[in-house]
Amino acid sequence: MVKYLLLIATLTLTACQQKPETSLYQRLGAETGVEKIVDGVLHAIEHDQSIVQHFADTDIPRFRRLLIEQFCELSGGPCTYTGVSMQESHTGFQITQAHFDALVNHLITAMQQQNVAIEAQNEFLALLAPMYKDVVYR
Ligand code: HEM
Repeated sequence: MVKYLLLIATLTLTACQQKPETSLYQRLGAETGVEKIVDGVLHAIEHDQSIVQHFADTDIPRFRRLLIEQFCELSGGPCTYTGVSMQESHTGFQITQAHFDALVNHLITAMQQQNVAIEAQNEFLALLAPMYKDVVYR
């Protein structure tokens, strides 16, 4: 009986090891990974003449902190987003689909630079996609 129980315990443990439940946050690289992804996006925005003008009056350290909070919370990390809604923060900026695509492309590049797996990249992009309607043509 003891042998039987030990066998079940071993099989269960082996099964757990084979299929780890890793959160999207972990797969983005957790705290350091999310920070590096956001820094990659900010760096790219700074060098992108098609969108940089939108951020002329933005408090960049605050924007960075809020993006980190938002990406962390969205991906299941231990953070709480403390910024305003996407609709409120983007209204009046005349953001077009081309601007949105540019920012998303910077995000993809930043995730690739951090060696985020393609499945995790797609999962994260799918979480951001519904924000399109709150950001563009507002
Ligand atoms: C899915 C795409 C996007 C996400 C997740 C996102 C996220 C955010 C967040 C979290 C904030 C801070 C909100 C706050 O101030 O409380 C913000 C602000 C801002 N976003 Fe976005 N954003 C997106 C797309 C864009 C695009 C495409 C542009 C323009 C090219 C843009 C321009 C801005 C600007 C200018 C601000 C700062 C507004 C201010 O200075 O008060 N965003 N965004």
